[in-house]
Amino acid sequence: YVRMRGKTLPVNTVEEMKKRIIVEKPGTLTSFLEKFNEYMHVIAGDREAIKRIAREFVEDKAKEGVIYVEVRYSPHLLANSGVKEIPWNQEEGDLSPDEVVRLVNEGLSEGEREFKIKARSILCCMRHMPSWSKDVVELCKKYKDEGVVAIDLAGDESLNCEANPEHMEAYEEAVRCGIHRTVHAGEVGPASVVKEAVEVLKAERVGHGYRTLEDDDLYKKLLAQNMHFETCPISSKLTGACNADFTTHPVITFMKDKANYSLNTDDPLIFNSNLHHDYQTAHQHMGFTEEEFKRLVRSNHSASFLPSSISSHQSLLIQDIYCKTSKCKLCFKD
Ligand SMILES: O=c1[nH]cnc2c1ncn2[C@@H]1O[C@H](CO)[C@@H](O)[C@H]1O
Repeated sequence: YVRMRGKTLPVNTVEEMKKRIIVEKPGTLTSFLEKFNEYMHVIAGDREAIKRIAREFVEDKAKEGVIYVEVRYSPHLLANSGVKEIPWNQEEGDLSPDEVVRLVNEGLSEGEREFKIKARSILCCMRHMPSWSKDVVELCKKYKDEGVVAIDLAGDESLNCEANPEHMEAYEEAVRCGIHRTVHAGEVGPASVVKEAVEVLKAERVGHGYRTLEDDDLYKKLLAQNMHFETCPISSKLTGACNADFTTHPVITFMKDKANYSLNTDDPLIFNSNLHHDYQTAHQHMGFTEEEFKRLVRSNHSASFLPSSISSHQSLLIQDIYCKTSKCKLCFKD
């Protein structure tokens, strides 16, 4: 397949590829993000692959027991035309970011029908590519009723800390048009990035947000505001965002303070992980009780970016293993 597309990979088997991609030991956010260079040039620009990955993503989540998921990606990083600076050294082709979004929407919808769960998407602006952000918010507007629920700002916070004016303009437009907003902030960057995300970009959720805890005033304010933190325990260990010792993890503080947060995977491929692993880690190493999991399920439900009329009935981010082991009464799955 790789050869058929005129692309090359440095290996010949899936196993060898996994070895190159999977992060096993704690590293840095930058080294994690560099893993995308290993394979994105093969997928980007390939209509069939993009749609298939979206569909199979829903399959994987359904198998994990998830019944509602919000998945995020950068449409520009999968395109090879209509992008200023075509990514991954691709030759120019004819797949635009707009068509990428349509393909992902189709793949997710097929997956929804086939696997009987709900999947929505969040489109990412990239910190190092401010010139893409206007397109991203326009795509969020265009596909608002076809599965796209929010805008995000992703990328390497350790290199690009302060939001560029173009990101700010995109987020202003999102506010104006009623597009939901989340921002990766305080993962490896300081608490000031979180403050900017909330106060300037008007984020309704914070991606990761661990380093919020370094600014006590900000943390108290966000607790009072019921700000949602999208935490990712396994990711935070392997990107070096948090200490590898889970018993001192910021999520434990969120739990003790009854903060509004969720447990998420971030990148199951590169971390060779899944949601079970994050929940299990919380249970085994962070002292999570059944009560706390139940509280999480309820708060995740209202933090979802679905319209409230839908979210109050059908959207529970909940995990099978947890339901089975605890006979969870909250699980609406039929
Ligand atoms: O944990 C993260 N922090 C910052 N950026 C990330 C993280 N995970 C992924 N991406 C970036 O967001 C894009 C969409 O997933 C990816 O292409 C990657 O560059």
